[in-house]
Amino acid sequence: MDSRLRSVGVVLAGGVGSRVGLGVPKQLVRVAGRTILEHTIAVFEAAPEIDEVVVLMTPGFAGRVRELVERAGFRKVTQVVEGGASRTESTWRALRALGAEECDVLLHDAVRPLLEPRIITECVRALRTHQAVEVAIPSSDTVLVATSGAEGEVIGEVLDRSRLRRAQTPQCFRLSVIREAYERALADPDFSRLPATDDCGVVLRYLPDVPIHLVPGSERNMKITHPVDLEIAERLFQLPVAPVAAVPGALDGRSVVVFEGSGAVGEGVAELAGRHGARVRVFSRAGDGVRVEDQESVAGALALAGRIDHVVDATGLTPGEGAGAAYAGPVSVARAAHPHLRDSGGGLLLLGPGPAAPAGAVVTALARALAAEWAADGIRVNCVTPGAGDVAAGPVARAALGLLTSGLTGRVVDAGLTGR
Ligand SMILES: Nc1ccn([C@@H]2O[C@H](COP(=O)(O)OP(=O)(O)OP(=O)(O)O)[C@@H](O)[C@H]2O)c(=O)n1
Ligand SMILES: C[C@](O)(CO)[C@H](O)COP(=O)(O)O
Repeated sequence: MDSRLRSVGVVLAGGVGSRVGLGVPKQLVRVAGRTILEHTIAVFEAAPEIDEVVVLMTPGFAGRVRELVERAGFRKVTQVVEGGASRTESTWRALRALGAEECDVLLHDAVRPLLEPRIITECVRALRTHQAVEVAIPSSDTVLVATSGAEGEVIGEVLDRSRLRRAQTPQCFRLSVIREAYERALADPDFSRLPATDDCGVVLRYLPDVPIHLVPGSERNMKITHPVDLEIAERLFQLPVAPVAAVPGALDGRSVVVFEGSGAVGEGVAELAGRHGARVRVFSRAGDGVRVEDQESVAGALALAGRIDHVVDATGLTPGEGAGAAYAGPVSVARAAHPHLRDSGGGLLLLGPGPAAPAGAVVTALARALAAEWAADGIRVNCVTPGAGDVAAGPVARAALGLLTSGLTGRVVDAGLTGR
């Protein structure tokens, strides 16, 4: 029996985004084809360690978030609660919404949509032996303490950089611990005068005997705070990422169609998807005479498959001869698959040689462009590349399965990367 505590991801999205300065909370701005909030929820939704997700949303916008959750099919989201006037008030509302039963809580800024699955895994693991866990990275800047001088600010102190860390989220706690810290904070009249800027600060101040364990964060896990951060995040989403682990049960009863190239990768994806509970149909030029570069031929094959939840095109990795062969297949498969995937709210997965090869650059760009365009139809589009070196069927197939079972979209996964 699994005796571990339930793990709840709390997505703090109760702010208004005054520093970004748009007429809408910044977490509702679209980056890489999807709202920032959807990207963030999708990371928790896809994490096998997370059982439940609670979203704290800016007052007046909770209805929009419920619609967005419904449309995206986020099954782990159990509550969308209105946030408070400050980040700590939103956290407190989340803690009250979680009820009395003990659990592990991962409090995460909605505006850190590039959170890597590896960090969630390490946080949940750390919570087995620690009651409080913080994600942090070393500071690459020298940090000063400014003081007021006669003619403006002057340096009061230069801090020892080797000991400095920049706090990120998630910040993770046993529920009873963070709740007790907040109860003490709220009973302290000085707390509202000198509020904490994060949740670990509340624990450190009011439960100083509880050690806060540090887990390495990452530079990618940036916080979208200022207008320029929207541009940086858009570009970071374009970089290949490490594979995500397959979510058990996510393909149960789902229908997956694979267009197989001449290599072993398509077979590998089909085999793994089948082992994970999917009904799999494979089409190939050699076996069925399906020519992927011909949209009519692909459409004919798809018409035989009934309801389709996922379409995988593995032919981009083993294209035929001639200019354009590497992307003619993905383009016609995408066109023919669109109506099926719109009906099912499913996903398209393109396998391609990666951005270093000219044809691969086209396939990855196609995946990203379609992810942005088809988000409105509820269709997810991702891409797997083998990374540098030769095509190794096993890692590519495992990376494909991870994406198929995730709620992610617009991702280019490099099967050769690790999470660090
Ligand atoms: N009352 C608040 C304020 C902030 N947050 C959340 O805390 C995270 C980090 O806060 P920040 O970047 O400061 O967001 P905003 O408060 O929206 O930004 P600003 O300070 O520029 O208004 C964000 O995901 C934000 O939505 C929250 O849940 N409730
Ligand atoms: C929690 C936090 O992201 C850690 O770096 C940060 O303190 C939030 O600050 P904000 O001013 O609410 O963005």
